[in-house]
Amino acid sequence: MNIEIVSIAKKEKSIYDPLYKDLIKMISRFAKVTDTEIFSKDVTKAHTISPDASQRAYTKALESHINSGYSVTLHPDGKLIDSFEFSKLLNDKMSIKFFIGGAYGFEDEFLNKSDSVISLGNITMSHKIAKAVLLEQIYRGFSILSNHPYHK
Ligand SMILES: C[S@@+](CC[C@H](N)C(=O)[O-])C[C@H]1O[C@@H](n2cnc3c(N)ncnc32)[C@H](O)[C@@H]1O
Repeated sequence: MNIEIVSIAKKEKSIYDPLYKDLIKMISRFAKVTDTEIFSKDVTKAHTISPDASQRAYTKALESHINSGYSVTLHPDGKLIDSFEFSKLLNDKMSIKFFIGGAYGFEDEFLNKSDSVISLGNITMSHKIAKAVLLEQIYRGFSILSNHPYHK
């Protein structure tokens, strides 16, 4: 199975990189994870204009990625799901893409194109923390599906 995480994020070193690396390695027995970070010139410019312009620029930057495979967009106001429901998203799929937004979140147009829009909890996290939580839930989800004791 192939999993791609596509984020609106600058390609720069982060203190979370070792955590991402460890979690991606743990997941590798179940699926190959690709971590794609996008921060186009349009996004940089839009951030100086307005939140709406920024959301539109995120849609433009991400829309070529949403056209193939099952798409799950992470959104604080999305459907609140527990780890068991999350594991079901991973079941019986060849490929799945997870989308993480930038500072201004997603516009409805992008959310409407997503197969699922989920919330990881009633708090707003930075995109970097959201990616760490997402990776841990992916590993937990596969552990649930395979009755691995990681999920007790
Ligand atoms: C700083 S947040 C954006 C906050 C923005 N005000 C909004 O309402 O979406 C950046 C990204 O992290 C992800 N994120 C943050 N908190 C989340 C949560 N509780 N559930 C799901 N995704 C979350 C989303 O993909 C979001 O677009």
